[in-house]
Amino acid sequence: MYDDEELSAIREAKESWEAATLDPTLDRHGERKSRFATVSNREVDRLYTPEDVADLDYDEDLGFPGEEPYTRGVYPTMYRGRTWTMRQFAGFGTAEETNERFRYLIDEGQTGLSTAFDMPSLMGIDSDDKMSLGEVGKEGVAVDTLRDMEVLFDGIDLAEVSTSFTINPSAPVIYAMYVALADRRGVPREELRGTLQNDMLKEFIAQKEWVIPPEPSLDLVTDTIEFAVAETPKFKPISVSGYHIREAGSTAVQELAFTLADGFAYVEACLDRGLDVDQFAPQLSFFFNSHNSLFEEVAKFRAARRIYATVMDEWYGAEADASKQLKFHTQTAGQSLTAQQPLNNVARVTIQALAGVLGGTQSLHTNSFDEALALPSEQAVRVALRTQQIIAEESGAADIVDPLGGSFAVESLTDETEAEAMAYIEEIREMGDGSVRDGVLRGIDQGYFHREIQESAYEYQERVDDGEETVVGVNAYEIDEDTRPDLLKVDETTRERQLDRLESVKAERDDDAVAASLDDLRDAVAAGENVMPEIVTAVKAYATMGEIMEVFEAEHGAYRERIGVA
Ligand SMILES: C[C@H](C(=O)O)C(=O)SCCNC(=O)CCNC(=O)[C@H](O)C(C)(C)COP(=O)(O)OP(=O)(O)OC[C@H]1O[C@@H](n2cnc3c(N)ncnc32)[C@H](O)[C@@H]1OP(=O)(O)O
Repeated sequence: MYDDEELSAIREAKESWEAATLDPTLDRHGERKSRFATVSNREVDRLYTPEDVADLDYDEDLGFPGEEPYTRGVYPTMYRGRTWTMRQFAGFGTAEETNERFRYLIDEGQTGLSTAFDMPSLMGIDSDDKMSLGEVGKEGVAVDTLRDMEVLFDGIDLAEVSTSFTINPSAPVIYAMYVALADRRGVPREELRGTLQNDMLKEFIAQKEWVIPPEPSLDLVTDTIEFAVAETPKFKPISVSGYHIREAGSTAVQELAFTLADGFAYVEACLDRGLDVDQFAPQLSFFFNSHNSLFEEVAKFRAARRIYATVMDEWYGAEADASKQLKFHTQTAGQSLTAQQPLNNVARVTIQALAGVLGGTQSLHTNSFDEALALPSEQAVRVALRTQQIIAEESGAADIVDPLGGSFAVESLTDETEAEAMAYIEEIREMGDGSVRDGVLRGIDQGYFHREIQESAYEYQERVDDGEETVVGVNAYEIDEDTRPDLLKVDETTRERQLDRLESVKAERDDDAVAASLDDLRDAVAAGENVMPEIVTAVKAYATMGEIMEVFEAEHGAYRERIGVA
């Protein structure tokens, strides 16, 4: 953006500034540390100047919001047109309690819903399974059958509100239940809006919740995408997630690179299926973490959009604008919250949420300050939501599109992040047969991702232990405290109430219809057909989550990870 003459003038001026102004100050006072780095241990410079962005081409690298390469945002007006979706992740107990929390959040001004499921539902087992003991309704809502979904969305208009479902191995079943619920209520499938997390690759990489092995899992994800394209065009069948990769201890660059690699693996799986890129790509969505280093995070989000637009165009031949726009949800970093002095978390969350907004997120969850201690209390959830409302309506951050665009520091960090993430993606591609899909699957099999993340997590902890990384209230500014906030307690009768409902559903349903639907599903699985229509039929007959997931496990076997801990 500067010509050679201007750049050399700036270089000379900087040299004189260093000699005349900076050096005497350094001699007198020095600096607080010999090295300044982000939470990902990326060293940052004292000062950035046009020299650091000398290679930046405004048209090619930045452009305008709503235009390629979307570095400055996917919409031309961004939050001046509509603020991001405020989408607090919620769920606990039975469907009744979660329905009540959903309505509370809507009343408080939340603009989208986001469902947290309990561990049995996440793992595709029923509440009456002995493996579910102690877990029913604990970390999220318990869903065994369509009946639970009917209660969960009681009084909520499916055509009005967009709902996210954080669920992975058993995602096709929850998706089928949502479609079945819409059918029952007479809501056209085309009207359904929402997002299924359904990102199995990151499960094998980081979160480690799976049922069947990676390849058939990827096939199942592809089934849901194919079904969504045909049946629910406004619904996002996948939220390719870096959040859990980061929470497992990766750096910002690893989070970005592994997430995009997973995204490209799904693109390739859909292309292999014979789908047209411009048909399915607009329905893909992403999900990132937002951590403490404000500028690093903003750079990550901006680099994500630029890489995605370029790769979708150049590698996969995408033509439609919507196929090249990376749209993402952001959640503030749970891992950064401290149990010590929990109110300090409000400040952390504010900075992280601001990074998401300055980075152009489409949807945001702000963590509650008590989340290092328990599921969020109502008061803590309200403060978290109010934090978003304050950023949206008081801070002015929503009034200027890409306000950090053009900052020498942020542009330079964006470039660095992009280059390093692309190098990772190329490395992953080379690990396989030349496709990202194969590289990711081999990387999982060989423990590559696990090792990379583990190393970063270890290094971070070392820095905290050495005091190089300050964690306020933990390794600095500690206090003696014996007060604890009021924590949410999950009602101990949850399991009993859930088992009663499951038992009554089983007593009332037509067992022959259930058996027939499960047989049809088994046949579809064995024939390698898209299984979504059969799952929809099975959930309508009130087949349970566990009964349906067993069909897949019987066919493909349960996955066991081969890697160990170094
Ligand atoms: C950690 C935890 C765990 O594991 O336990 C988790 O994972 S929790 C994970 C929780 N995950 C989530 O909550 C995922 C949430 N994801 C999403 O909501 C989606 O996938 C998303 C990222 C694409 C965001 O979708 P969204 O509907 O909220 O937002 P959009 O940006 O699509 O906006 C909604 C509508 O408004 C329009 N719109 C928005 N802004 C503008 C603007 N400035 N000008 C014109 N139109 C605009 C859009 O085009 C769209 O319309 P139209 O619809 O007509 O196009």
